[in-house]
Amino acid sequence: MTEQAVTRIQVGGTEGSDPYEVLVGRQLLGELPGLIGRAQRVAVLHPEALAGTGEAIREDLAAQGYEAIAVQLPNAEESKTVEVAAYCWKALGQTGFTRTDVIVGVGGGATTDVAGFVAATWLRGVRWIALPTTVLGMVDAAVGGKTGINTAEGKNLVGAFHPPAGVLCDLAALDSLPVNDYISGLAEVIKAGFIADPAILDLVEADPQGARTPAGPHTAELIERSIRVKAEVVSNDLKESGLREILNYGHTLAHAIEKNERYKWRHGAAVSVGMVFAAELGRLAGRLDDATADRHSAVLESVGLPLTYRGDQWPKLLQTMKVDKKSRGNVLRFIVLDGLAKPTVLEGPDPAVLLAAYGEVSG
Ligand SMILES: NC(=O)c1ccc[n+]([C@@H]2O[C@H](COP(=O)([O-])OP(=O)(O)OC[C@H]3O[C@@H](n4cnc5c(N)ncnc54)[C@H](O)[C@@H]3O)[C@@H](O)[C@H]2O)c1
Ligand SMILES: O=C(O)C(=O)C[C@@H](O)[C@H](O)[C@H](O)COP(=O)(O)O
Ligand SMILES: [Zn+2]
Repeated sequence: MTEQAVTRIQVGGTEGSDPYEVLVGRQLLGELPGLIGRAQRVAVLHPEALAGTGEAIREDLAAQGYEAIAVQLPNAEESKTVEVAAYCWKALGQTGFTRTDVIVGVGGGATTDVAGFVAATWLRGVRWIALPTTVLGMVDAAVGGKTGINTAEGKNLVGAFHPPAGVLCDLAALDSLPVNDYISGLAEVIKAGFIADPAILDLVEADPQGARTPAGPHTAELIERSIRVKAEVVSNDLKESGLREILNYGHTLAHAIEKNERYKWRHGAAVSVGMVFAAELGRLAGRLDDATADRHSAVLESVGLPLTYRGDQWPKLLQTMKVDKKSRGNVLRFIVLDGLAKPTVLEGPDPAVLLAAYGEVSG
């Protein structure tokens, strides 16, 4: 029997944080005890959709002598609330969770964002491990230590930088992912292509149908390349004092759309529209060439991601964008491209230019 290949990508070790590894492969659960280490108690946080997986992991850990509990969260964005975080804190308190105990977040980006946030806040910080089960979780959310929840005012407005102790990306998990959720994750893959690694765009453009399925010929390469982009950035700027902002490409408008849709749109779908907007903004600001700007719509559409949003919503979206985390006082700031893989910041664009860029999105 041939041994399955496992790719190991190093992250961090800067700004006082411990370095950790992102593993990509199959059948990675055997790595979990090594990451859990000397903890006595383990809480496995999982979404409703992965109740069976969460319970199986709990049973496995219990059989190895850990006091393991499974904590079920709502699916998707409904889990990113202070009420759900409080429910988790209660479960930890009732289990007698101490500073040497460990949280395992198994699920998509929403689940790992909450699991990381609960880990960051419980006893002012306990260790946690991410087991991402979506494309988006593997290539983006589980890596880099941004954890958080939403508030009524907007997306991810409360959170902490709290890197995981390790990330296990088991590609087999993607087989059960609904196709819309799979495609949503491709938005962050394509984002990594535009901001840093154009080979990603070449791979998607060469076979858009293959990119839409876990059985595609380049699935592992697309995921690994995207993780390397994220790992490189967060290893150099964990707390977003500068460089890390490039990972927010397309997100200023995306987060406003998500709030406007009461979080019923998937994050990746909103990021897709947000990147079309950011590309047009870059073009109108005289930074980005036409060919690269047009490439955005073409590649995003080729995998089935949306390009447009409702024209009449602009005033509300603009209002929401003012509390984007990249804003400074009254100055709105956007990530745009100076060219392919040349991300930069555009500060305080003229409101007329913003509206004109939104014209590309609203048709
Ligand atoms: N922290 C970060 O750096 C970061 C980066 C990017 C995105 N995010 C966040 O990630 C979230 C989006 O994550 P997502 O796209 O993974 O969506 P998600 O976590 O909402 O998951 C989508 C749906 O798929 C289900 N699911 C997850 N894995 C499954 C599987 N293997 N099989 C079947 N169903 C499965 C979930 O229960 C949910 O219903 C957003 O909240 C976004 O803000 C965070
Ligand atoms: O890791 C980052 O930094 C990112 O910006 C990655 C984004 O894809 C992600 O959606 C992140 O959660 C957005 O962060 P926020 O600070 O704008 O809430
Ligand atoms: Zn994102």
